[in-house]
Amino acid sequence: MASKNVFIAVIGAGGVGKCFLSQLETLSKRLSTNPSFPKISLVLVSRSTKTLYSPKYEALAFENLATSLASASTALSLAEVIEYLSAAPAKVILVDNTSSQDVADQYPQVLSKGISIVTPNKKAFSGSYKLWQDIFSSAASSGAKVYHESSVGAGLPTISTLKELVDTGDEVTRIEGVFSGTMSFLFNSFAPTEGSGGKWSAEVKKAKELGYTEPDPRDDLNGLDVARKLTILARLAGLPVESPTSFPVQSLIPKELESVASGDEFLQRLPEFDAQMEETKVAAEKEGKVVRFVGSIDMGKKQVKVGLEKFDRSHPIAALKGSDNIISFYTKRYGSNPLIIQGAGAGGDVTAMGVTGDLIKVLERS
Ligand SMILES: NC(=O)C1=CN([C@@H]2O[C@H](COP(=O)(O)OP(=O)(O)OC[C@H]3O[C@@H](n4cnc5c(N)ncnc54)[C@H](OP(=O)(O)O)[C@@H]3O)[C@@H](O)[C@H]2O)C=CC1
Ligand SMILES: N[C@@H](CC=O)C(=O)O
Ligand code: NA
Repeated sequence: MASKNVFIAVIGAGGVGKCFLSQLETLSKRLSTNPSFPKISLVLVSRSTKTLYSPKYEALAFENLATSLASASTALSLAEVIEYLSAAPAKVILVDNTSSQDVADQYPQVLSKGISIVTPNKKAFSGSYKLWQDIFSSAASSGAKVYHESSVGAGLPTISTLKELVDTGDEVTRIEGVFSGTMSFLFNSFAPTEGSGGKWSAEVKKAKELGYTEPDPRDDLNGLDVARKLTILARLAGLPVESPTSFPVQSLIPKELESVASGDEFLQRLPEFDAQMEETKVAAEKEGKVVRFVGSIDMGKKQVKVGLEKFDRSHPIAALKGSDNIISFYTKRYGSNPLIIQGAGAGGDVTAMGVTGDLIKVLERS
């Protein structure tokens, strides 16, 4: 195949975005010698307040990209970015590495212009059911592709596995497990199966420093991040869940901190409430168990739920390590032994891997 050109635009250069750009640099070198792939050119990188882009669609250099972005004097609005990409003289793939709802809301418009999207951002796929339908109908009419593997289980092959189960005619009956890298890390270190564990607030701070949490860690602790992931999986499995707030979700935010103004203030005040989580942990210990934050989808009962549960210390969920997720798919084909996916469910590199893998899928189909 003759080498065509495909332009790549990257919105968001934080924890995941930076790792993605580094993987993109390696990929671009590797693909430059492979004639079955198009030539890829990075033409735009943006953060919330800065945009580095090439008005004439010439490839940006990967060397010193972070410095060039930091010193960029331009900040294109989202509408201007879309206009720029729509006018490109070749196919475009937009990589959304933000957690922005505003960016997610534009996906139907972006896709309708033939621009493909790859993203770890959960907001588009777990927003209103109408947005979900608009995204996939826009992609179907324009032929643009949309992939979001890292929106559930980071780089773990969660979405691709579920899609393949469904597309090959299997029937999913139940999905359950640990869906949050942050919650997994927190409970594995705060309430370990052996030893006493750290203070809740100190572990939350560590999870943020390790890049596991959402930009605002309250989005993890209020259960909404897990609810978003279950909404995505339920919809893919055939349950048209209206929104991540349309089923029971347990929040771990202390009542007294529900209305604090910022994530930073929340983290600063969280140590005042360590005793509350300690109580929950001790109650489980009295039964010889540990607490973990889990979720489940029961397709038959059309029920989704998210919250704390107690587990025997020998249970696979209790024995997880680090930021590991464990996701069990119960299906007609697999019977009573579920198909299980387990491994790191958060972190820049493993999340970026899912995004880069999606990008490769789009390139293979370009
Ligand atoms: N971290 C993880 O382990 C995982 C993350 N994800 C998802 O990946 C995405 C990115 O997460 P992460 O990298 O950790 O988050 P960060 O907060 O580290 O980075 C977010 C980036 O997006 C930029 N940004 C935010 N809003 C806009 C906007 N409107 N226009 C342009 N840029 C914007 C920020 O700009 P600025 O730098 O100026 O603040 C920042 O560069 C999220 O959707 C998250 O849910 C998914 C799985 C795992
Ligand atoms: N904050 C999320 C990041 C991945 O989706 C998590 O901890 O799982
Ligand atoms: Na995944």
